[in-house]
Amino acid sequence: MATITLEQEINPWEAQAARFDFAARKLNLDEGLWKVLRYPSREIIVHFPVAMDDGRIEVFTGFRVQHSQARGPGKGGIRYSPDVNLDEVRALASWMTWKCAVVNIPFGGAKGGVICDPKKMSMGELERMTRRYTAEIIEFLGPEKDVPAPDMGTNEQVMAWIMDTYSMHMRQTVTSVVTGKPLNIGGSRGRKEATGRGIGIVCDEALRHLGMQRDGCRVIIQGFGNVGSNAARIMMEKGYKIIGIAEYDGGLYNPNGIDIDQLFEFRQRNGTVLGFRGAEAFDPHELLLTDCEILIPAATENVITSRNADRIKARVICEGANGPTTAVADEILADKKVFIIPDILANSGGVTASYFEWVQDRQGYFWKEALVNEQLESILAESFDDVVRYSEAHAVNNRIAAYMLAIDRVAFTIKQRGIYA
Ligand SMILES: NC(=O)C1=CN([C@@H]2O[C@H](COP(=O)(O)OP(=O)(O)OC[C@H]3O[C@@H](n4cnc5c(N)ncnc54)[C@H](O)[C@@H]3O)[C@@H](O)[C@H]2O)C=CC1
Ligand SMILES: O=C(O)CCC(=O)C(=O)O
Repeated sequence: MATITLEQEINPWEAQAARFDFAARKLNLDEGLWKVLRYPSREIIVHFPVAMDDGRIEVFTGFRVQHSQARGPGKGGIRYSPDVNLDEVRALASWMTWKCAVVNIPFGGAKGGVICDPKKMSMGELERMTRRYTAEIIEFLGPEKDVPAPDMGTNEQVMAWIMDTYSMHMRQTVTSVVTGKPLNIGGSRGRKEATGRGIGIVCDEALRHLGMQRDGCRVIIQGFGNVGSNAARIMMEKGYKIIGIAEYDGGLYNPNGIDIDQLFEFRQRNGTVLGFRGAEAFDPHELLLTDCEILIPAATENVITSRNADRIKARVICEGANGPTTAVADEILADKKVFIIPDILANSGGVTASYFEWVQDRQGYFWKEALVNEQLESILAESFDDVVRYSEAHAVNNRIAAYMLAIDRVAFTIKQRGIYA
């Protein structure tokens, strides 16, 4: 690989493109289809005013990028963060296309974001901002066009506001325009926990594949938000030992295992994991490099880079976050024979349950949680198997195998549909 700067290494769009180019080359992808799939099909940027609580008018910038709608409506979360930017949303939208294709659900890929700090905004400000952002991009949304969902900094309440704003403009309630909604307004049982549950499922599959034991298997998780906390809880119930939790403001370590239910309660009460008595305080950066069988980065991008990959001790990395590992780090980890469950497979439980939610909303018939979990397990176990078999058949690592499988499926659909207007 040509020498690149750290700035290029950690640009998520470059990271996505590097893997896409590699996989497309391996597939001998037709040059025209390569060009079609390399770039998003639509990029929307909006600047819109919001009345703040103190009477000021603030102007916010929002994005919605639709990478591909070849296999179905665009699908993907909305991120509220001070750092969100167009290249990040582009990468996240492309990853959604590949993710939906890996699990073979009928969606394309999209992602959105608003530059803001939700932790510093009141509920009223968040609601006004969400409603105005929705109104600005409304013609591009819809159950058959583009269906948002939660991501970092957004939650069920934000989805409820988006659904309500869209419905007001349509003059009727349209629940299937977003997923990850509260249960009583068209949400699905099991969606909130699904990304974490999916991580547990693919970790089980990885252990089976590698001939490793689940009981007592030591796990370290970065991020104790929706994905990380649910993965921790569900995996603890299965018999895994969660020995470390890294958050942005500090970490926790207990070689005998952390009681995740107690930590969950503590975090609810105190708004932080710091000060929890069931584990010792630990440097969160060092936790990523601490001895364990499975490391689950479930917070944000670029946490495993050329700067720390050679010091990772985990046997398995299961990517709960999108884009936690850079392309340069991939090469270092391959030399160390670390088994990576790539993001577009590892965290696909969320969008898979979103697919179930969209189906339920359109049918007006709501499933029991056991059915959601059973279908989730079946799709994820099969997708894990598809990726590992593809990797063995083509002598590539799991990430490139997942990209190849996905690109192949999307390219096939584009060819079938044709490209003439
Ligand atoms: N929510 C979902 O269903 C899905 C989320 N993802 C991805 O999973 C990741 C996490 O998303 P959510 O859990 O939904 O977000 P969240 O906002 O609920 O939680 C993120 C957590 O990570 C922590 N965090 C942020 N930066 C950190 C850092 N540098 N070091 C340690 N901790 C840090 C935050 O304090 C927060 O507790 C993101 O990459 C997201 O794109 C992927 C698939 C589905
Ligand atoms: O549930 C969804 O539709 C998308 C979740 C998401 O944003 C992701 O998988 O990264």
